[in-house]
Amino acid sequence: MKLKIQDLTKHYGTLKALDTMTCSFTPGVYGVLGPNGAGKSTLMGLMTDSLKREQGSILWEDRDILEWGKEYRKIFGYMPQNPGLYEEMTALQFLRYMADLKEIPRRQARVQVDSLLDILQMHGFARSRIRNCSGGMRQRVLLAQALLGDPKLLILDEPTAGLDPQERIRIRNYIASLAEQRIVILATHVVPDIESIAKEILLLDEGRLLAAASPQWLIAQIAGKVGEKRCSREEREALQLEYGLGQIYQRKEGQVLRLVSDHLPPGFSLLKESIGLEDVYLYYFHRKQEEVDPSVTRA
Ligand SMILES: Nc1ncnc2c1ncn2[C@@H]1O[C@H](COP(=O)(O)OP(=O)(O)OP(=O)(O)O)[C@@H](O)[C@H]1O
Repeated sequence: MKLKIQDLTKHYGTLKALDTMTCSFTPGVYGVLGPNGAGKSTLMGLMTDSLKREQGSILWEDRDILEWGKEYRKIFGYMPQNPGLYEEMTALQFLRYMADLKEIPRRQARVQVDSLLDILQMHGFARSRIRNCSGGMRQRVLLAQALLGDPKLLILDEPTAGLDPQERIRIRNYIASLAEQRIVILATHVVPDIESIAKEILLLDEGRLLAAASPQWLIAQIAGKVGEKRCSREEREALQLEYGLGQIYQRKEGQVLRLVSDHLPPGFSLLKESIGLEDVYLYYFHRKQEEVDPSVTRA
């Protein structure tokens, strides 16, 4: 099972939303991480052929998805961000309708829908009209429709948006379990959604792929760049202005400021343990430095 993207580029007018992106995927969870406007949804739109491609190729099992044509639609499941849902349908009607569109035989569809209602705990609202469903319920309906047909490739755009913490953890664990035999590509700007489940993280900013590597590798590259210091509010604010967004933590000794930088200011003690993907995110997306150190961009 292999998906390969080569030199993928997309413009909206003069804006380059995706810039010669090249990467490949095998079974497992891939987290596409980047701030708002990074190009995550554009990438997903191109991978699902719901956006028109202008340059580059997307190969499923070494054959372009455009050549796979209709057959490709049976290979992937797509959970888009903010799609138009059929508001007057019930969740159950919607799933049956989507199963029909995917040409899943009726009996098989009934079994699959029942099982998804169980797994995603949707029985309580399956017969409610979608317009009356909460944000979290809608997300589950969307995830369920993406899973219909047991696709080998799952493309999920912000799957946990609008979910409460408990639902978020449950869905995250479920997604991790799905990835044993599938390629799951999950776009988010919520780091904890992917930190523990992704085998690889793709860091995307302004349409450019800054890095593609395992969370462990990315974390190892910023060792020596993360430090903490107890400081007054004034000092903290001045440092944040100078060094970009820093996080505040409550420690035994009081509030500390944590910074991620190639050149930490004096008085900061370097952290060796407890560095995480959130620090990686800050390093790439919230520093004041001009460029990311080139040695940390590729595994
Ligand atoms: N239909 C469109 N027309 C014009 N510009 C667009 C269109 N869709 C996206 N863009 C622009 O392309 C860039 C990438 O957008 P995209 O939605 O792919 O980013 P994203 O990483 O998914 O952002 P978010 O996290 O906010 O969903 C942004 O600058 C966005 O404003």
